[in-house]
Amino acid sequence: MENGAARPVIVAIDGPSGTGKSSTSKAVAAQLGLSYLDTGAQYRAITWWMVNNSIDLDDPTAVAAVAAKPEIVSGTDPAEPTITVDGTDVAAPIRTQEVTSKVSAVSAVPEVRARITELQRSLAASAEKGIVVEGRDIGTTVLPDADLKIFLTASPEARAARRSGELKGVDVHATREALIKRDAADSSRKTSPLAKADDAVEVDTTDLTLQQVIECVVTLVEEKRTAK
Ligand SMILES: Nc1ncnc2c1ncn2[C@@H]1O[C@H](COP(=O)(O)OP(=O)(O)O)[C@@H](O)[C@H]1O
Ligand SMILES: Nc1ccn([C@@H]2O[C@H](COP(=O)(O)OP(=O)(O)O)[C@@H](O)[C@H]2O)c(=O)n1
Repeated sequence: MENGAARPVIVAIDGPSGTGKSSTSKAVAAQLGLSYLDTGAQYRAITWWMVNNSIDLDDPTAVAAVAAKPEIVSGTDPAEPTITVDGTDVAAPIRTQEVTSKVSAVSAVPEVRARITELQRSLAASAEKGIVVEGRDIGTTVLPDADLKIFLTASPEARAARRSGELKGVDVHATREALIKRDAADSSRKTSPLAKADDAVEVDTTDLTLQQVIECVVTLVEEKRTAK
């Protein structure tokens, strides 16, 4: 490599809910000194704003009309990822059941996706050392030229158990049904659905520990860097 200076590396990590995208991406970015972007948090943030402003989420035209209004800012340090809407820290309120149940409807609106995709590309382009970006359409649509694309999967049972482990007192069966419903909505929308890119490496995490998944992805990034 010229002057020994590493070119920025772009890693796209996609997959359904509860497959380990956030935990894996954050740890890989921290270990390799890269930036980190949780694109789900951005869709949750715009959904939170729409709920707060009483926008009719059953009306895609109403959602599209205000898609450009909220200012969404993501902090990309993996040690302390942040998300604000019009200057307000929304890291906690974007994780409520209400936002979780409504985010798929908002994120299916093309004007919302265009707006958020532009933010994502600009953050990726300005990451000096590179970035790990996680979501649903990063490898297929947002960053189709990423150096490495990973598609994480896991059985619905494993994903539901992981999610209900996080939300104390929440029933595993209800969690499983809710995440299957959200995956179906995300996979069937017209604009950039949840999908594995043809050139993505699929990793089934059902029987792997989080540490094993992190090591697997770190090894794949290092292989790509050496080959660059
Ligand atoms: N391979 C794994 N084995 C067990 N638990 C895991 C694994 N990967 C992630 N988890 C846990 O599952 C939960 C969901 O992971 P998360 O990274 O938020 O998934 P996603 O971003 O894909 O929705 C977290 O509590 C996380 O610690
Ligand atoms: N790149 C992305 C990321 C998330 N999303 C939407 O945002 C929602 C929340 O994403 P998330 O990553 O926070 O979801 P979890 O898997 O963490 O529960 C998803 O269900 C999708 O509707 C999207 O459409 N495209």
